[in-house]
Amino acid sequence: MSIESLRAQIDATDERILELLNERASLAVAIGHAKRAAHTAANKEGAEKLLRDPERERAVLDRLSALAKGQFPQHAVRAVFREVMSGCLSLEQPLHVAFLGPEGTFTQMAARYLFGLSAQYREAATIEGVFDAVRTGDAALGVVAIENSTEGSVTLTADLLIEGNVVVREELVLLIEHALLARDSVPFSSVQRVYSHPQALAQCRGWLTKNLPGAQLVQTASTTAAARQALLDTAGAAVASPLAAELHGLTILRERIQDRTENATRFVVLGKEDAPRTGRDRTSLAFSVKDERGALRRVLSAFEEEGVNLSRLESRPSQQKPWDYVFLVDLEGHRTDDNVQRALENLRSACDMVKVLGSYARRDPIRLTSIP
Ligand SMILES: O=C(O)C(=O)C[C@]1(C(=O)O)C=C[C@@H](O)C=C1
Repeated sequence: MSIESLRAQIDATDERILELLNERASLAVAIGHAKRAAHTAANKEGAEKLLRDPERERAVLDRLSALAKGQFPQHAVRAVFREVMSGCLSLEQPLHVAFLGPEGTFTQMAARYLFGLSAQYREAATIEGVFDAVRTGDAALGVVAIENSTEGSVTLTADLLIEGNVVVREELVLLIEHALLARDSVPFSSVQRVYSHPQALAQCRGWLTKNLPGAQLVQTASTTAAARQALLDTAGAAVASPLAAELHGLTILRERIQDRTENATRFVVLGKEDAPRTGRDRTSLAFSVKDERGALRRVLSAFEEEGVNLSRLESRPSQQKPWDYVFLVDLEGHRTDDNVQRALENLRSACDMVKVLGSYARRDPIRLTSIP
């Protein structure tokens, strides 16, 4: 069959796909009306309910990924239907998402992976700015990093979660690969300065010491800022995502330079409400113990007695008074689970403060292979 004839068949097939997309969009709009009516009936006043349903979106993507046994690549099914649903949701209700900028950061990539290109993004210069946007309603959701597998917690995110009335709605764990990027004309041997965010430099400290011992390490506000600096410096290079090379027109001098192969950053989606129970959940919690002997042991016993597994426990200065500490905990389970509720009740007797920061579905780490 000739190319022209095959292309004619592709054109006809594309038109059928377009018809089906329009049919799907009409159904989504109808669902949007139905959800609004149901919410209005249930809540006579209050802010408009967020119509996005992440659990439904994930069920759609999981079902279609499982069905994708044909010619079309399975990884592309998710990307295609991510955008189909992003577009359908935009017809129901604009979705405003704040993220820690600037453009090209892993946080922006995490946001685009979750919400697609039809969401309306608000770039914030600081983590506080993301929290403020959600708190004021300027954005329905926000995306910030909460911890890295090499560097530990992003302490400001933790502090702001403890302080504010914003909760964790979702999580996304990205496997972060760092590369060494430079302008086209810069050979590896002439690199004298390496630019990047302190966390990225720390995650590649061993490699940099071994491979560029004489280079000056220059801290920047973000890996995107580092890429921009590398573009201006004929003896400079940036530690950033390989995907940033594509964004900024840089050359990859070395790939996978992070010290730990499984270097991952956990991002959280911030919102006014946390997630419904799915049966595979995580709950983030903050508490401060009374200044009594054995108080912390009583707290840990409260979880153990109810069979609640803790996946993270760390202490933070309380920001209230010197030498006063808050504990941050991630536990397996939803705050509405009976055993979690009993554990929370029991630990309250040993605590001055207990604050649930959100219950949300646990997600396995993913590796982005292209810019969402
Ligand atoms: O099923 C819904 O609740 C819809 O609004 C439809 C739809 C979709 O396109 O499949 C769109 C947005 C939601 O976040 C979830 C799914």
